[in-house]
Amino acid sequence: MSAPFTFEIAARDGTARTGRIVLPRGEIRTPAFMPVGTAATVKAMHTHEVRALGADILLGNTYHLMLRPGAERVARLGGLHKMMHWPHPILTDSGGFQVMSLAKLRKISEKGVTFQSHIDGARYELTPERAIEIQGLLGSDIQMQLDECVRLPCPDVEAARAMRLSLRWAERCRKTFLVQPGREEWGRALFGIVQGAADRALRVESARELSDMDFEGYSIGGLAVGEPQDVMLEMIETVMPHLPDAKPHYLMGVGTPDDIVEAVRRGVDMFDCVMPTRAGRHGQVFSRFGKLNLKNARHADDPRPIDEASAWEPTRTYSRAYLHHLVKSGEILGMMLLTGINLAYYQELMAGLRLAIAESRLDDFIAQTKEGWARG
Ligand SMILES: CNc1nc2cc3c(cc2[nH]1)N=C(N)NC3
Repeated sequence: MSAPFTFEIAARDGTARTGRIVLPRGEIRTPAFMPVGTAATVKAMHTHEVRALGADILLGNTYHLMLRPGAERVARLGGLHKMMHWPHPILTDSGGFQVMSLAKLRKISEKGVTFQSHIDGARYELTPERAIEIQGLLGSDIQMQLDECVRLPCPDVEAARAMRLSLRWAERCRKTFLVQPGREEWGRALFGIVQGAADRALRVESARELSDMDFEGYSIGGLAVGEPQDVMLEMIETVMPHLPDAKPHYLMGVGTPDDIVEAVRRGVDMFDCVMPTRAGRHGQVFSRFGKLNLKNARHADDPRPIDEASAWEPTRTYSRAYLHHLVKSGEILGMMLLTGINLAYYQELMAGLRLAIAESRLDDFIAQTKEGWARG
């Protein structure tokens, strides 16, 4: 058997932690940001560029890949890592969230969820067992349980029903995962997902029940769906004391740089969000100076680069004027450059957070970072 999944905490600063997750395919420095590679690609980026800008792990989606090109086809092609030329760790979401947000004519039952594909209307069934089977066929290193995601705001009775169904699905996912072919050989992990909407008691119940199921890591789900940041942070603070301290904590779908620094402060180790990639394709840049809308005419004659101090060459060299021109012209190169610039900034922020925690100066780092965003 190869080395099992391990999480080592190297240093702490308050409730924040820095360390590394070790898998046979590589290590993940935490706190970590995972670029989203939904359909087996980080849109507009070559995988070697995503690696060069500092990503240790990518995210893929069960929902999208089961519809197209199909999990069995990916397995026949040697798995997701080989097919997309990313030999490093991959985390896959289970489809729980995407079915809620994308699929049509969804029907939830104890058995699972049936739905129609948003691509061609074909009908599918996703059960806890099939969600784990698909993630195994993809060759995913860190897999997610199937859960039922509810839209916020949500009546407590509905949130309780969905959270308890997700707990029963968690048991079934765990049972299926433990006999998944290749699990031990590849040191794979399965994460439970804490649900419970914005109800503290439901969140605590979910966290405690999942902690008894001995997952390799724990996600906080059902957030980053439009709730105010203070509600998100309150739910993180509610859940954290009831999750195993020694296992990774993953906040799904988060978020802006400000969301991330505040969640790191509260003990979150892993993040994923489409923000840097999607915003890049729409002309928005994240930087040490805050957000820039490169569609804005004020950039049309600005010869300065985004950030002369950046480790990422395009951030240091391409003028704002040229990037404005590419964005206004709808040029593909504009999407490519801004996606890389944004992902590079997110990785620079994560590296800064990791070092600040290791040197016990996280509060100062966050204060200085926020000052930079505010200065513009
Ligand atoms: C964009 N916000 C977001 N919130 C999420 C919440 C969840 C998720 C993905 C998310 N993305 N995946 C799950 N399987 N469950 C919870």
